Amino acid sequence: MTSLARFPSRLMASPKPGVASQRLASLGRQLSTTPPRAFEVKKLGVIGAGQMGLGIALVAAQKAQVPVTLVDNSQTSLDKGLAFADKLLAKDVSKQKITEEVAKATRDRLKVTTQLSDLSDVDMVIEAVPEIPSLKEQIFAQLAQICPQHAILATNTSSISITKIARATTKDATDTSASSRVVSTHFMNPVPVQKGVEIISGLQTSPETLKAAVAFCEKMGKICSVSADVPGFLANRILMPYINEAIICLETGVGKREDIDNIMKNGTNVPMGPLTLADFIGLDTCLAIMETLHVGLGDSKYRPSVLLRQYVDAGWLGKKSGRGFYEYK
Ligand SMILES: NC(=O)c1ccc[n+]([C@@H]2O[C@H](COP(=O)([O-])OP(=O)(O)OC[C@H]3O[C@@H](n4cnc5c(N)ncnc54)[C@H](O)[C@@H]3O)[C@@H](O)[C@H]2O)c1
Repeated sequence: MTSLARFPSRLMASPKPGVASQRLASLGRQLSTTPPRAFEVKKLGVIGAGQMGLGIALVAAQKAQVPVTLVDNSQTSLDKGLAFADKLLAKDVSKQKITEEVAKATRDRLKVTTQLSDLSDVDMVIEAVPEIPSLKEQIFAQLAQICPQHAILATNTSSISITKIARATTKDATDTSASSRVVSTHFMNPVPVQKGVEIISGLQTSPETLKAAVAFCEKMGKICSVSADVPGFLANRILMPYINEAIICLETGVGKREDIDNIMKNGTNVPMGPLTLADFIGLDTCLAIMETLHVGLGDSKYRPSVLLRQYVDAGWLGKKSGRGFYEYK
C-alpha cells in the first residue's frame, strides 16, 4: 500500500491549489454546497495549557462534550490551568449558568499530560503553544507521526502561515497525507466568552478538513469566519495595527495610557481600550504578530513599536507576567 493509499480520499488536498483569493472563494462554495461528511471528533487533544489552550480544552469538554487530552511541557502550567478551570466552573455554578453535574462532567473529561505521545488516539488536535514558528513546525512534524492518520491537525496561531506549518508535517512536499489535514482554528480570547473563530486553510488543506474544523467549532458553540492564509489573516490584520498605533501614541507622548484607553473605550463602544487589551493578549504575542505582518506583508506601516519591543525585552508581558502597560497582582 502506498503512503497515500492509506488515507481516506476525503482528507486529501486538491492537486491544483490556486491563489489565495481563488482558493478562498472555492472553499466558500464547497462549504455551502457539499453535504457534510461523516467525520466526527470523538476525542480531542489540545497542546499548550496557557490562556488559549486551557480555554479551548474547557469549552470543548463542556459544549462539545468530548474527552480532551491537554498537553503542556510544563507541569506548572498544567497545574495552573486545571486550577483555573476549577475556578471558572465553580463561578459558572455559583451564577447558576451550569449545574454542578455539568461542571463535574466537564472536569472529568479533562485529562492532562506532559507527553505529546499521549495524542496517539485523538481525532483532532488543536495546538496553542507560543507564537514561535520553529516551535509550531517542530510540534506539527511530531504530530504527523504520533496522531492517527485521519486526525485533523489544527493550530491556534494568530498569524503564522498555515501553509508553512503544514509543510513541516512532511519532508516530501508531494505527499499531502498529513499536510491536507492541517488547518487553523483561530479562537478569540477569552475562549469561553468570545463566540468568533477564524478558520484558515493552507494551500495543502483539503476542503473536508476545513469542513470538519468548522463543524467541530460549531459544536463548541462558536461562529466561524473563513479567511485566507495571508499574514495576520483577518482578525489580527485589523486588530494588531490598531493596538500597535496605540502603543506608538504612548511612546511618542500623544496621550497617557489612561487617556488612550479611555477615549477608545468610551468613544468606540469596545469593552476595553487597546493598551489594556494588549496586556490581556500578551505583549510577546502582540510583538510576534506585528513582526509577522511586517515581514510577511513587507510594508513599513506594520513596523512594531519600539516601546512594545522594549516591554517584551523587559519581560513585561502584560497580565500573565504581572506587569505590562498596567500593573497586576
Ligand atoms: N493570547 C491571545 O489573546 C491569543 C488569541 C488568539 C490566538 N492566540 C495564539 O494562541 C497561541 C497560544 O497563546 P497563549 O496566549 O495561550 O500563550 P501562553 O503563553 O499563555 O501559553 C502557551 C503554553 O504553551 C506551553 N508550551 C510551550 N512550549 C510547549 C511545548 N513544546 N509543548 C507543549 N506546551 C508548550 C507553555 O508552557 C504555555 O502553558 C499562540 O499561537 C497565540 O498567538 C493567542
